[in-house]
Amino acid sequence: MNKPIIALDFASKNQVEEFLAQFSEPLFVKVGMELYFQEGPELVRSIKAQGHDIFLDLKLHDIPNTVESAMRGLAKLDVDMVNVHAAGGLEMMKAAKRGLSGSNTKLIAVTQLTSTSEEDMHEDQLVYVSLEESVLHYAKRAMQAGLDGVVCSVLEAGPIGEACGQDFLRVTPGIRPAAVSVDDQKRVATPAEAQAKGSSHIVVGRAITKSENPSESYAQIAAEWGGQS
Ligand SMILES: O=C(O)c1cc(=O)[nH]c(=O)n1[C@@H]1O[C@H](COP(=O)(O)O)[C@@H](O)[C@H]1O
Repeated sequence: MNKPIIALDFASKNQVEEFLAQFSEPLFVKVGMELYFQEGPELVRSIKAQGHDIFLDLKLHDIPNTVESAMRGLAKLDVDMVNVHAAGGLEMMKAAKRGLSGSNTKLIAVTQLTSTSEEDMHEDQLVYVSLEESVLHYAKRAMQAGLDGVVCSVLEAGPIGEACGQDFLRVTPGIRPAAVSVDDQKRVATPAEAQAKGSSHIVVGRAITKSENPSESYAQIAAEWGGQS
C-alpha cells in the first residue's frame, strides 16, 4: 500500500521545516499552490533532498501549448507526481504528457474537486449528468490522453478502477477520520473507507497538519488506511 500523502498546506518554508522535523521517516508530501507560490522550486528541491516523495499539486488548466511548456519546466524538478484539471480537455492533457516526456513524473488529472457536490456542479458548471458520471467521463478522457490516473473522491474510486483498470491511479483527498471536522470538503470518507472502496492513494491535510500531535495523527491514519507509515 502507498503511504498517505500529507498536504503541506503551509504559507512558509519555516512552517514546513518545523512540521517535517516532527517525523523521522521519509514521507510522501504534497506541495500545493499556497506553498509553491510563496517559496517556489527551491523549497521543492530542499524537501526532495531530505528524501521525501513529492506530489506537486499546481492543477494546471490552460491552452495546450502553455501547459506543455509549463510541464517541460516542472519536469526538471523531478518530482513524483504532478496534476492538471481534466476540464482543460483531451488535447491539453496530451500536451501536458508531452511536456513531461523523458521524466519519471506521474501525471494525474483532477476530475471534480472534492469540495464540489452534485448540486454545485449543476449550478456552477451547468453539467446535468450525475456527479459520478462526470467524474467517470473525465477519468476515461484522462486515460485516453495517456495519463497515469486521476484525483477523485473515495466515492468514485471503485467505479474508476473498474472502468480504467486497477493500475490507473485513484488519488483521493477529502479524507476525514471520524472525529475530524469536514470544513470546506463535500465528498469525504475515512481512511478505512478509502481502503475498502478502492483508492490507490489518500491525500490528508488538516487532519494531520492542524492536529495537536501531527506524527501521532499521521500514524493513526496510516494504520487505518493500511499503508506503510
Ligand atoms: O488536487 C488535490 O490535491 C485536491 C483535489 C481535490 O479535488 N480536493 C482536494 O482537497 N485537493 C487537495 O487536497 C488537500 C486536502 O486537504 P484537507 O481537506 O485539509 O485534508 C488540499 O491540499 C487540496 O488542495
